[in-house]
Amino acid sequence: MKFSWDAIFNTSYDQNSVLVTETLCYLGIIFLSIFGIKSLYTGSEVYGFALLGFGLSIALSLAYYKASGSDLIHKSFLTLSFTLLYIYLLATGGQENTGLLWCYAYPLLIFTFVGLKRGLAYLIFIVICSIIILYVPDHPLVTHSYSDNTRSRFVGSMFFISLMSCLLELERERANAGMAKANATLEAYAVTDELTGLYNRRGINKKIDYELQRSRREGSEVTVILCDVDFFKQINDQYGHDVGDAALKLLATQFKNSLRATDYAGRWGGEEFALVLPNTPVQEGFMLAERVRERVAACSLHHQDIEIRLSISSGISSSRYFDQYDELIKAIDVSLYSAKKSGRNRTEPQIFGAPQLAG
Ligand SMILES: Nc1nc2c(ncn2[C@@H]2O[C@H](COP(=O)(O)OP(=O)(O)OP(=O)(O)O)[C@@H](O)[C@H]2O)c(=O)[nH]1
Repeated sequence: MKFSWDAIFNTSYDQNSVLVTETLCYLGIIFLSIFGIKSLYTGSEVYGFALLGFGLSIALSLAYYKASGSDLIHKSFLTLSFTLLYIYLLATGGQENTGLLWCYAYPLLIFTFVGLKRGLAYLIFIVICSIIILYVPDHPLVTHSYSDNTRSRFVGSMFFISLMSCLLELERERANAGMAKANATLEAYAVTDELTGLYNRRGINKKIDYELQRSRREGSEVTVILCDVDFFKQINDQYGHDVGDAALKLLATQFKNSLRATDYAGRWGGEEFALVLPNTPVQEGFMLAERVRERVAACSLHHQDIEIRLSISSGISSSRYFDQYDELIKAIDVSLYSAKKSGRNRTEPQIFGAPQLAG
């Protein structure tokens, strides 16, 4: 990923995490190389080669990630490298006793790489290692001894930084989870019709677009039905807008109950609805449209002891005959208009060149 300020401010959480890890890797490689080479020149060969070795392991991990894209292995390897580097710096004291200073970066790095839960596990492990290194006398792997004062101050300050890093990571994860939830809610609002709970025009259009693309790619057939309520204006005028709204809700329930889990229903606008049937030949779709029509004709809405009957007229076509969005919708509109003109409460297919389906 190329570095740019735009990339930092306009990327998702996941992309940002990749960017941050990558930046930390480059910084780690640069710092370890500089201090490694400096140590070689000042006579601390072992220390110098050790730092260059850690720098190389980070570079290899980054190269592996670039080649394979495996984030998990890359971050696990980085965590292991930084954990070993921490232990090495603490055990040897680093050059001129400066090793301890770099240990303070560990909690922040570890939470950045592996998140809160795994980060905490690593921190507990590193605390145990630190206690062994600092307090077990004459440990064979420990080449540096610290004064009592340094030990207790290091443990205290390290505890403070770990706690702060942990709380920051907790807040960061909470904020991310909250943001993801808010985004999901907003996305759902953006495609949902408030009155009926079905997809709105934007939502159902997205589904039609997606299913048309899929049908072209896979050679499958998607059937689309547009249903318009008959004489709906009369219901509004006679019984009021609220009753009209109740009728629309009742219709939405009938549509939902008639469809398979893989089908979609949406409010196309006003008293018009769209039904999208993926992987469905138009002949089957026609049968479903007729079943829906009969179901609507059989149900009724009750208002102050009055039984209000509803009916719908529908147009139908499929990707088999029109595989472009505009053409498909235009054809279905023509057939819906024809269903209205032919007396309403009927389904009119619009599949030029195919045998007529309507009786
Ligand atoms: N209650 C209610 N009415 C709506 C809503 N959206 C659109 N309408 C009404 O739906 C009616 C549609 O009327 P028309 O387009 O004349 O159609 P129609 O009366 O159903 O006649 P045909 O379609 O020709 O059978 C209008 O009165 C709109 O005000 C809504 O959300 N709620």
